[in-house]
Amino acid sequence: MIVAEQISKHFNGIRAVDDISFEVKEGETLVLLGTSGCGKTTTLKMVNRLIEASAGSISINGQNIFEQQPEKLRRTIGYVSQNNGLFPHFTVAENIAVVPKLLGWDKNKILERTKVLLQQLKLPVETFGDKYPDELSGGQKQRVTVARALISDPPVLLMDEPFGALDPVTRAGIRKEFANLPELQQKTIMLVTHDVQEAFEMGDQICLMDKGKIVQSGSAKDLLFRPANDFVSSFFENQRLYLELTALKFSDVWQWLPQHQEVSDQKLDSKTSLWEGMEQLSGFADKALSIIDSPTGERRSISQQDIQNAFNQFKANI
Ligand SMILES: Nc1ncnc2c1ncn2[C@@H]1O[C@H](COP(=O)(O)OP(=O)(O)OP(=O)(O)O)[C@@H](O)[C@H]1O
Repeated sequence: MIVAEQISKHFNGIRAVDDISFEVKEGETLVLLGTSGCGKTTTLKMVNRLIEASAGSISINGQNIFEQQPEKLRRTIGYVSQNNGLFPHFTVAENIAVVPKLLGWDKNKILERTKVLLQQLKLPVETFGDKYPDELSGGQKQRVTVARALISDPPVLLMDEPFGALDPVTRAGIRKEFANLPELQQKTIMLVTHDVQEAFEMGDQICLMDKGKIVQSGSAKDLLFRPANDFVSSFFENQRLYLELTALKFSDVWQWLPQHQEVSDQKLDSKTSLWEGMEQLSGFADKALSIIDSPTGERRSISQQDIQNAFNQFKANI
């Protein structure tokens, strides 16, 4: 668990980060979201002390980070930087082995762990282990950077625009893979992005920042449906409908789904987003979809029109 209380960073009188507080629970992902220059990277780098805070306190799992040696602290925190930071003259395997070597692991242990991680990241060590960063695509380089950050199994992972350099299609694909990566499931993660979709897909908690402050912190649904002020609502205006339909699950609108019980061939869990339901039904005005509520086993059979009606009812009842 990461707890930051009233942290600030001033650069020559400029308040890059201005008295912010946040908490990331164990196993959760907190996303710092906001436009360029609002203080996201500075905030992230204060957590592993690549930047020293001007004021405030930060603890990780109850330990004050300012009482630890920065180098030692950083060995317990995985870090994926904006520009991958791979050593160009090291192979993939050598790049991944940097931290374990510092930690004094034996060769076999490093190799075994490298194999497991690269396999999970779809870069089999037999094919990719001896390649140099120059021989990899942008997406492959980012995967190696993630493998390097995860090799020593740190409880905390900091990621700064990890997919920033990739084209939108590769980016969306890699993001989905990462979200399902077994290695990431138990980690406490902080992720910086200016991409709203990315923030909503990956964040349990999203901190929307502006001019060094956190304007609002909460779930995607909180930010969309209970904005703290005009800045928050206007931030999402361009893609609002898409974001709302992806943020809302069938379980959120269950009470407004008609109680038809017919069984359709196509079944979805109630934790699926309305958007995915719409996609499955797109182009089939008469088709129905069965939605199953996993905790209760209840079932609803719905059409595209039913989804729209339930969405409108939800909005009318906020
Ligand atoms: N080393 C530094 N010296 C002086 N000013 C800095 C330094 N690092 C950052 N800043 C300033 O602090 C502010 C916040 O920068 P920061 O990099 O944290 O923003 P950001 O939200 O991560 O932006 P981006 O999305 O462009 O990376 C900016 O105004 C920036 O110019």
